[in-house]
Amino acid sequence: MSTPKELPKLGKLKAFPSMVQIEMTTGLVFVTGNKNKLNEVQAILKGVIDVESHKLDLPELQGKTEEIAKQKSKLAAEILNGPCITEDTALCFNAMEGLPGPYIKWFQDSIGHAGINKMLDGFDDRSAYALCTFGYCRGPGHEPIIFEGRTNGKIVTARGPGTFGWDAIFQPDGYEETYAQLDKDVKNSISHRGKALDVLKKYFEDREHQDKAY
Ligand SMILES: O=c1[nH]c(=O)c2ncn([C@@H]3O[C@H](COP(=O)(O)OP(=O)(O)OP(=O)(O)O)[C@@H](O)[C@H]3O)c2[nH]1
Ligand SMILES: [Mg+2]
Repeated sequence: MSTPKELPKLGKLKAFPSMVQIEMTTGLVFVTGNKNKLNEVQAILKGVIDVESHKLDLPELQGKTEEIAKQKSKLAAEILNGPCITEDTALCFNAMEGLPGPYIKWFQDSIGHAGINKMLDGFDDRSAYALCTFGYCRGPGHEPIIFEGRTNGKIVTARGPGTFGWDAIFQPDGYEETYAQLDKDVKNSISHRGKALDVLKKYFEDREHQDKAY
């Protein structure tokens, strides 16, 4: 992996290989069955943290996004028998008190862009937010840590490539384009995923600094 400036020298690393140093040296394992997510996570963390992927379609609990994300990373860490991150994405409609939320995948797969748009036709409010929740679990028996990012916007008629989920029908606030029409770098700089990864990066940087203090 590329070496972040904060990393201790290799000699110190070898002598005191703390958990953070090991993870930062070998990279983070991201467990996901979704290639588009992986591409974005790798692009956003490029040059900061190396991300390896492990393709697993994990069963997901029903409940709040935070509970789903925690359970997902806990289960993944048990299966891998080691540290990893997982991610859960929700698309929440304000007119529907946050639904479909974490269940958007099933709506997207069954009724598609047009059907999702139709769901809001009976409401005046088409505002929505994309919510991304990463779960990081150090290994079996450890309590996962959660990192969240949210981007507000609205649901519109599909515009742009239909390559990633509901990107074509989500128009973030402050932009005339949908996520799908935006340049990838622009999407990553304002997206729910980019914001959640900012918090995750900060957590690892802080742990790295704390570690160096000992
Ligand atoms: O247009 C999009 N822009 C995004 O930025 C985005 N992020 C996720 N999604 C979709 O929303 C559902 C989440 O479900 P989800 O979090 O369970 O993901 P998943 O099952 O595909 O993968 P994973 O759970 O193995 O990581 C799935 O349909 C994803 O394709 C997105 N669609
Ligand atoms: Mg999933």
